[in-house]
Formats: sequence, structure tokens, C-alpha cells
Amino acid sequence: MTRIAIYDTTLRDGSQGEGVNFSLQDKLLITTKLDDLGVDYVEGGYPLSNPKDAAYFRAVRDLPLEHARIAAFGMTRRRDIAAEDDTGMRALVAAGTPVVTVVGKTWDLHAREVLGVSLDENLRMIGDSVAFLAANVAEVVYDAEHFFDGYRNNPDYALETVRKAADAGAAWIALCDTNGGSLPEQVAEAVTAVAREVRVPLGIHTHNDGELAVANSLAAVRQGARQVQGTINGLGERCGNADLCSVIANLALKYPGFHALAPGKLAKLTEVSRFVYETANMNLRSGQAFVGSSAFAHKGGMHVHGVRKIAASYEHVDPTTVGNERRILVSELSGKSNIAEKLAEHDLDQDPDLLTRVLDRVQDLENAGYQFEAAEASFVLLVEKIAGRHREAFQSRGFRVSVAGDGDGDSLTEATVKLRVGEAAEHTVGEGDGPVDALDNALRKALEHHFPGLRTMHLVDYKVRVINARAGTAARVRVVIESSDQDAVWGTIGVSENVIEASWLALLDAFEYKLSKDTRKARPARPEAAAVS
Ligand SMILES: CC(=O)SCCNC(=O)CCNC(=O)[C@H](O)C(C)(C)COP(=O)(O)OP(=O)(O)OC[C@H]1O[C@@H](n2cnc3c(N)ncnc32)[C@H](O)[C@@H]1OP(=O)(O)O
Ligand SMILES: CC(=O)C(=O)O
Repeated sequence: MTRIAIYDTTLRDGSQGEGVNFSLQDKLLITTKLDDLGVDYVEGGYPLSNPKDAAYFRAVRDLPLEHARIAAFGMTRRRDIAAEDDTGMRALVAAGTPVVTVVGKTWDLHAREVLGVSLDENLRMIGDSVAFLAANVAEVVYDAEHFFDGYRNNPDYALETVRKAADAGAAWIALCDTNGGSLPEQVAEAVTAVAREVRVPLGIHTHNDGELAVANSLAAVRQGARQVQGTINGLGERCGNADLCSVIANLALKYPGFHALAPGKLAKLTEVSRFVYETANMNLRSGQAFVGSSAFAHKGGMHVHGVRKIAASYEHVDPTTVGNERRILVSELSGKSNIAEKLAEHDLDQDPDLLTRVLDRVQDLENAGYQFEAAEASFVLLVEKIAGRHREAFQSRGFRVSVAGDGDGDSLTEATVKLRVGEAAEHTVGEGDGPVDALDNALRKALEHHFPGLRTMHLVDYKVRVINARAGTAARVRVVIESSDQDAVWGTIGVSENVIEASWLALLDAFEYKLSKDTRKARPARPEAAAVS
């Protein structure tokens, strides 16, 4: 088995992605998470760049890391100055990390036109910088910027630059597809050429501008690269870097001759991916390979039919190997298999007549603008109603919302709701920051003294979408509300031409679902329904 070193640059190249801005605390938390995953290198930042990165290298020394080696990143010395006098070089050594990675120019166009130096001076900048760092730091990684473009334009010069770094004492030469436009066959050919020239182990650093960063990384590995640089979730400059989640999973699951992480670590991949999204305050990409929430979500009826019989019929790997899970979606594209699977998940009856009736109703409602994929709690209530099993905890008798304001941002929103709870009539008023908040408060006033368990429920997300935009103001809107309590997160939906009514319908389902869930939980004979969302 050949071991591939994983070099994570989420905190450096990842933070060059648009919209990514990690705080010092975020960086330290992610470092710990990456160490727990078992990556070999964590590139923490650019000490010369900003005070936060400099502070990171001081703070990271106190983290009790088990495996990862911290790397500080910088560029070769500036032109016409000795390496030991260059502030960037000195900042790299002062970072006190066991590893320093230094990027230098490979492409003659960059040396001449961007740096404005002769090709010889560029070679001296590389050699001097690597030699200075190798004398002061345990391990030096040389990142050959634009290696593949440089190699295509002037192969002799490109090879000369990496020979210079190797001769000066680099422990690794990482070949970079900086512009992200190379093809796997070009990467393979160039890596093979470098492997003939230098004895130093090779790494690969790819960008995703041609959507080939992972393929290019794997092509390099097949030609002898032994270190892969990338980021969690593919964050990074422009279109991002190679997504290490995919690189690691492919190496582990598709290439029997290679391994990257220690045994047992692969199953942490999804958790680490979600952690990085959460910390970066970014929405996850549901369709992300291996770790996305849709990576093993089956929607088409024929797919679900197959998966229920044999999972491998529509899954390239077992989702649990990467810590992910299989999900079955319900929609107008469902067949009876989707419905049956969902009913089984929620411990609901599965007789064939019920399946047909539920499927027909789902298709009618989806045609009218409903979408049950993110509103599984509304789906469960729908099934219970169709099956005649639903016991209404309360009945809605209407609502009214009024908003008064002077247009200066100081507005008063008030909601009145009328409900029937058993024999009691409830008529309550709630105020709020907006109509949904006011309705939520009024509902709570009406219901919490009947059902104290509602106090543990909170609204966590609210999404509204216009369904048929071309109808102008008469368009229908779909509101999806996400709620949570101590055990579960659940989604409910409302559709109407009026956004407040759509919100009201989604809210009613959220309260109804919570009450019916609590009732099921209290009944010892019936197992608790699985958490949805
Ligand atoms: C491919 C990559 O992703 S490499 C990493 C890129 N990341 C970043 O740029 C983020 C961090 N960067 C920074 O904080 C700043 O750009 C700094 C501190 C590095 C430099 O800031 P400044 O001194 O203001 O320069 P500026 O960013 O405008 O321009 C880059 C300078 O570095 C020089 N330079 C660029 N690459 C190299 C290199 N490999 N070796 C030596 N000098 C280089 C350029 O010639 C230019 O200097 P010049 O203006 O004297 O010609
Ligand atoms: C080093 C680096 O980030 C690049 O060449 O893309």
C-alpha cells in the first residue's frame, strides 16, 4: 500500500475563496478538527500577510495536536535582496512551525512579466529562498506555482526551477495547477517528466477552474505524486481547490493500492465537511460528492425501488464509509417505493391502498406548488390524515395580522389567532418582529398552557419562494419552516397566494407535528419516530 500525505490548505488557500473569512478562533477549531481527521499537514496561513495569521502561528503552538504538522506559507524572497534580509523569509522562520511552504515562479511569463525579473534572477530567488529556509526549518515544501502552464510554455525552464528547489534542500516539490485549467493527461505527462528529473518526493496542488481539480490530483498520484494539497469542501481562490473530501474518499475507496488516513478516520469525513461549512458560515453544497446531504438522497421512484432491494444498485459506495447517510425523498417523481420507505421510517402503516392514496395526494399537492423534500413533517401529518390516524390537538378558527409603521423602520406587528382546543376556545394576541414571529407568539399564548412541551420547540429557519413568478402579485408562494426541539429538527410547508397565509399553514403544521411527535413518544407501545430534516 502506498501512503499519500494529505496537505490541507483550507486555512490558507481556502480562505482565498470569495466569502470565506475565518476568525483566529475558527482557524484554531478547524486545525483541531483536521488533526482529528488525521491529515498530515495543516497550512495555517501566511504569516507576513496579516496580524491574524501571525497570531495563529503563536496560538497554534499551544494546541495539543496528535498528528498534523503545521505549515506556514509564503513566497520566495523579493528580487534583488538577500534571503536573510527579506521580511517575508524572516516571518516564515519566526512562525516557528516545523514546516514552511514557499511558492516560487515556474512560468517564464510570470517571472518576466509579473515579477519583472530575468529568468536567472528567478532561479536565484528560488534557490536562495529554499536554501535559507532549509537551514532554519525542519521541512521545506516548495510549491511550484503555475507549474503546468509553465511546463507547456517552456518545459526546460520549468524543470530547471524545480531542480533548483530540489538542489537547495526542499523536502517536497508540489506541482501547482494554479490557474486550474489543465487536463488530467497534461498533468500526468508533466508529473512523469518531473519524476524523471528530481529525486525529491512530489506533491500536487490543483485548482478547479476546469472542474478537474480532483481528477488532476488523482492523475498526479497515479504518476507518482505522494502528497496531495487541497481544501475541505474545495474552498479556495476563484473556483476553489481540489476538494480533499473527494480526494481522500476516492483514494480510500477506489484505489486499492493507496491509502491516506489512518484506519477508522474516513467515517469522519462528512462531519469535518459540515464543521468547516458551519464555521465558515456557508451553506453546504447539497450535491457535493461523498459528503453532501444529497450525495445519497434518492428521489426518482425507480431508483428508490432499486435501492430498497439492493443499495449498490444506485449507490457507488456505502454512505456510512464516509460518515454520510442514505435519504429517501418524497416528491411528484416518487413511486410507491419512496412512500413505503418513508412510511417505514416513521413507523406508519404500509398497506398498498394507503400507498396509492398518499402517492396520488403528493403528486396533486406538488402540482399545486408543495415540495415535500424539505418538509417531511408536513408529509407525515398528511399520511396520518389520509390514513385516518391523525388526532387533531387543536383546530384553527382563523388568524389576523396587522402591521403598522411610519416607514422609518419602527413598525408594530400584531397577530390575533383563534383556536379550539378540546372544549376551550382560545383567542390570543401576540406581538413580534414580523408577521411570522407575531403568529408564533400568539399560537404559543394559546397553546402552551394546554401543551407545556411546546416550550421546548423553536423556529430555526424560514424560507419563502415564489412558485410561478410570471403571475406577478397573484403568484403562489411556498413557505418552508424548520423547527427544532431537544430531540429533532423538522420541516413543514405552506403554500398560498398570500405569504402570511402560507406562513400560517407551515406554522400550524410545525405545532401539530411537535404535538403528535410528543404524543407518540409518550406512548410506550410505539417506538419513537425518527428525527426528520
Ligand atoms: C498562487 C497563490 O495563491 S500564492 C498566495 C496568494 N495569496 C495571497 O496573495 C494572500 C496574501 N497576500 C498578501 O497578504 C500580500 O499580497 C503580500 C503581503 C504577500 C504582499 O503584499 P504587497 O507587498 O502589498 O504586494 P502586492 O500584493 O501588491 O503584490 C505582490 C508582490 O509580491 C511579488 N511577488 C509575487 N510572487 C512572488 C514570488 N513568488 N516571489 C517573490 N515575489 C513575489 C510581486 O512582484 C509584488 O511585488 P512588487 O509590487 O514589488 O512587484
Ligand atoms: C501555491 C498555490 O496556491 C497555487 O499555485 O495555486
